[in-house]
Amino acid sequence: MNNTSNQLLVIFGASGDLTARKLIPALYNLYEGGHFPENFAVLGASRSDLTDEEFRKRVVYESPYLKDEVKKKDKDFIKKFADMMFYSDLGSDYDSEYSKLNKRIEALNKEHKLDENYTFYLSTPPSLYEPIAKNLSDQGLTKGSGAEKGFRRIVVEKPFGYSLETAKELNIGLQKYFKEKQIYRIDHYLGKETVQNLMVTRFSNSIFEPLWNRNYIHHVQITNAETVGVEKRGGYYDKSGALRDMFQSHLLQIVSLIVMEPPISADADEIHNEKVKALKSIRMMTEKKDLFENTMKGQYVASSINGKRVKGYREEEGVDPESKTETYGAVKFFVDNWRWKDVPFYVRTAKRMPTKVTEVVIHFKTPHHQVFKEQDVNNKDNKLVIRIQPDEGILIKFGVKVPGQGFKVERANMDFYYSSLSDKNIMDAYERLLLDAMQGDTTLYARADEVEAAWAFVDPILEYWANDKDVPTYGYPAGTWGPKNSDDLIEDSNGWRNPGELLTDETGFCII
Ligand SMILES: NC(=O)C1=CN([C@@H]2O[C@H](COP(=O)(O)OP(=O)(O)OC[C@H]3O[C@@H](n4cnc5c(N)ncnc54)[C@H](OP(=O)(O)O)[C@@H]3O)[C@@H](O)[C@H]2O)C=CC1
Ligand SMILES: O=C1O[C@H](COP(=O)(O)O)[C@@H](O)[C@H](O)[C@H]1O
Repeated sequence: MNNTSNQLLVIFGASGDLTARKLIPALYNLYEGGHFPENFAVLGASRSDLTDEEFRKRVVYESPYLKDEVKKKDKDFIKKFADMMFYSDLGSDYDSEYSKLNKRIEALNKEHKLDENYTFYLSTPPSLYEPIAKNLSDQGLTKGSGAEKGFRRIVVEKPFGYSLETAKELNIGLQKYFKEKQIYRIDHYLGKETVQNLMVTRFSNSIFEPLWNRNYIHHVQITNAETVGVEKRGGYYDKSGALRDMFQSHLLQIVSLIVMEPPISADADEIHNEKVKALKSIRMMTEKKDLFENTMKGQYVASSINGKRVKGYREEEGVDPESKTETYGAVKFFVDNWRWKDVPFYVRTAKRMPTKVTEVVIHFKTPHHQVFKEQDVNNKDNKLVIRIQPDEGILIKFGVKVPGQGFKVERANMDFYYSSLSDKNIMDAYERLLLDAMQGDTTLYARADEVEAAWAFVDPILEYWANDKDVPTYGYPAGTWGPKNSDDLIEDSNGWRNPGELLTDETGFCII
């Protein structure tokens, strides 16, 4: 059933990279999947001077991101999609042309019977979020007549703030013009099927939740590794770094889903309430000693991968040649509540690692009495590996008897891969999130207090890394698993689980 109301999607920053690379292809997939309402239109807006036709050319007909679709699909289908795109330029200062924009919105609303439902998507530099919201409000565009007909929603891209203070300012700034229920803060990791599955794995089974606590869990590791460097975003990244770019948002969102208590229902507010409680229970580190012992930053240096020289971070375009910005960030922390007391969490994120992978590994405690002595001491704990990407799935490692005399124990794997659900097409994160915003579902968007709770934990680390001259920035050769001493952060265990090159078994997929 299609329960998306007729509406207009207004994209600010429509001439930019995100619009062409992610938003329009996501819309295309939604259209192809039959998720558009009966009446729908997209109005692109930015400073560039473009006609409707030029905009259509840019984001559909000549878009490098829709090349295959345009070639493959029948022409009428593509034309129908492209004809839903319109464009209005906003002049040079994003300030003067709002009455023109308003008139275009009214005209499109009438012509296409859009029921005065408007979703505003802000894909611009964050400094424009509040001014755009104000301009929309000045035009009377922020208040609709209801939730179904005449709704007004605003979607804002990351980064949401640069620190706790700036995130608070941004929240206050947006809330002047929109109610919290109208604000959708994108975190594209929440649009990933496997991230959503964290809650389902925990709360729809009775076999995991009884063990999901300090009595059975030894520690938790979360790894987010990318093979790419900073690409063309050196200028942005050098001011941001791994902790702001990935940890504050995506990774702490994952942490909140691992740590949270069961919500009373799947209602968006109930889930957000539990996530906020989870984030607030992470123990803040403010003392230099704690920050020194529990955090580690690194930066990739030039190396050779498969015989090809790969640049070091400081050689990247837009990066200060003496930059101390981290491309590797790892943090150990504890969660101060009944369930998680004394269980260490280790979270790391980095660019230029050997493989692209995001996974959560729950390391269970070894049984308190060891009956079978012939166990590999380095590999005797049970692990639950939740693979967020790629090869989305879940794997449990458990002990089995090696055939033959005696009781030799080895680890066996029990696994599930999303790819085995051949009839289910996994939606891309942007596709899913756009559809949710179009349908008014905020569950997979970050609430104001969630974002602030995450910044509250990250701020002291960032401040310490930026201002304390004793903080080392460890180099690691591009294409390796981070600084040589990265395992030092992890006590009492075998160090980080480094998923090596992905092995391929006969089904084509394998977590190792
Ligand atoms: N690209 C990506 O992969 C991702 C982007 N984001 C976020 O999405 C937003 C857009 O990113 P992206 O599309 O990459 O950025 P681009 O620089 O490619 O596009 C920015 C857009 O904003 C418009 N704009 C208006 N005023 C300004 C200004 N003063 N300076 C620069 N641009 C302006 C630009 O168009 P014009 O010049 O015509 O006005 C352009 O359409 C950012 O907040 C970014 O952090 C988040 C995750 C990933
Ligand atoms: O938000 C961001 O995410 C990407 C990684 O996203 P993924 O879906 O490919 O895992 C990261 O490369 C980028 O630096 C960051 O801004």
